[in-house]
Amino acid sequence: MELPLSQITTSNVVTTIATIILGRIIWQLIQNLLYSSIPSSVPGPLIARLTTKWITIIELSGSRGRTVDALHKKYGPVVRLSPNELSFSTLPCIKTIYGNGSSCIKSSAYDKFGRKGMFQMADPEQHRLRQKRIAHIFAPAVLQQMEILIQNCVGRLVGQQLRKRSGTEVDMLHWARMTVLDVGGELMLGKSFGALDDDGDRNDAPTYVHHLDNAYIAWSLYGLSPTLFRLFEYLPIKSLQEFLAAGDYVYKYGDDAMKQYIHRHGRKSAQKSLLTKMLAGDPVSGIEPLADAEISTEVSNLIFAATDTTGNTITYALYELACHTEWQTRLREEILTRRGPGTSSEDYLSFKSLSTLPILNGVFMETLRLHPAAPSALPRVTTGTGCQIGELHIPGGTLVSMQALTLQRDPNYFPEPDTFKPDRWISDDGKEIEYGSQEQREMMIVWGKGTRTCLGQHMATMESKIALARIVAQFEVRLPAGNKTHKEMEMTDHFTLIPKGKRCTLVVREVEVPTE
Ligand code: HEM
Repeated sequence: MELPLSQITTSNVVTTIATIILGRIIWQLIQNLLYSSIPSSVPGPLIARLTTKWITIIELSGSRGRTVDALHKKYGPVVRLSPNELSFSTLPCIKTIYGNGSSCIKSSAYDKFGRKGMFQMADPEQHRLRQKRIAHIFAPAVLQQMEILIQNCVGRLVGQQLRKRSGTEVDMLHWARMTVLDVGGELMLGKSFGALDDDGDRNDAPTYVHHLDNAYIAWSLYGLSPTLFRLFEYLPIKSLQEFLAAGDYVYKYGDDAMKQYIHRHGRKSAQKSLLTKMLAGDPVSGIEPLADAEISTEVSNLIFAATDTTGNTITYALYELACHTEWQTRLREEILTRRGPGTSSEDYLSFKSLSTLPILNGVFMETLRLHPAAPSALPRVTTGTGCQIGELHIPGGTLVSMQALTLQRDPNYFPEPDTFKPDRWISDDGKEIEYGSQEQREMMIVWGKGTRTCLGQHMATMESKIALARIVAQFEVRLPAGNKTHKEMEMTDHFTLIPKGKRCTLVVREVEVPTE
């Protein structure tokens, strides 16, 4: 029956559209409930059976890690997170999902993280070929040559920035990030951002960091609704356009810096930087360099991968040492006893020397355990007809993941899981550096696992241990009065770990180091 034209009112039109939208939503919810390919026996909250949106909203709020951890505590080792997504928490599943030869591949969730480079690639063969062209720049021998750059940056942090602030409250998160950023600039782009310099004639850090921070948020929003946010780009609001283009700025900065570098030094030079190595390839192993555009993408992605991860790790370690001053004292003593007649600071603070210190290693490992830089899901998708994960056959195309926040606080492997206990990783005689049971090590997925393991693991370890040792050797790090620092350091996650208050207030005071 046709409605006479005179009876078509605005309210009729609105009601009809609203009914259609509501009908579609209800239809979708029913479909999800009835036709999910995930076995119905898998427990989880009812809303997870109905829609993918609730976990997306939780993710955007920065509480995915904590929420999924609570769900595992309530429902057990397998939890449904959406009609098509599961989270697992037992040791054998790590190998199935992430181990070498796993049929699970990175999910499309990684596509939202900027331009497609090695980190984002899902196809195993495409990833293998790219990794082969990049991995040589992180070889231990190459990193050893780069140590001087890291030592210089940390030297500027302690010698210039912290010393002049001795006795005052400092935002340690800021200074750790600035240090890591300057290291990243020197290593990846062949020039420092100048973030730690007092007398530098340029300091690119504030603008770069501002865009770096915004890029993460903007990418998450694009991930939520790509079409909508692409439409927003056309709105004539300058601040909105700038915000949405934050990622482009970061890549353009990297691109320009690389061009300037080639202009200054050429493609083959004796300059100390990972960029030099990337531009030259590895002739000894017959590895050709990537094309310039690919190098530019990769180096910018590496700065993304390095900055918050390593900066947060250093910050959380210092925070834990401020909370557990007995460990701080023990660590200082351990470092300073390495000094001796005829030992220069270059010797006892060198990474070679620091890597043999059990307490430093215990503090570092325990920080990684409690405050993993990527605390929540490392998402994967099952391929083909699916695979067996634990007791369940999981059909192809299902999102599956595990999270460090749950695995690394499992009381079956780590008694008193929420307590900072570096001695878990220190042998009774203090001599064994790689201490901890095989199972404890397997439960640590802080660096990821298998073929997608963190490529920067050794660089991050070197940077963190040097920074921690040099700060603790020279400064006492204390909590200020009140509990504001505890509140600031509550953990949120937006893939990477972010302290809730986005700062870490600590009092630093230069200690009198007795002469040898
Ligand atoms: C404490 C510091 C760091 C932590 C905890 C960390 C953690 C991780 C984790 C968990 C992954 C795996 C992601 C996944 O499987 O989904 C990863 C991948 C990666 N990380 Fe790190 N990272 C750190 C620092 C760095 C640094 C300093 C660099 C380089 C300069 C770096 C470069 C990479 C790259 C290139 C990948 C991708 C590897 C691939 O897909 O083949 N990371 N990292």
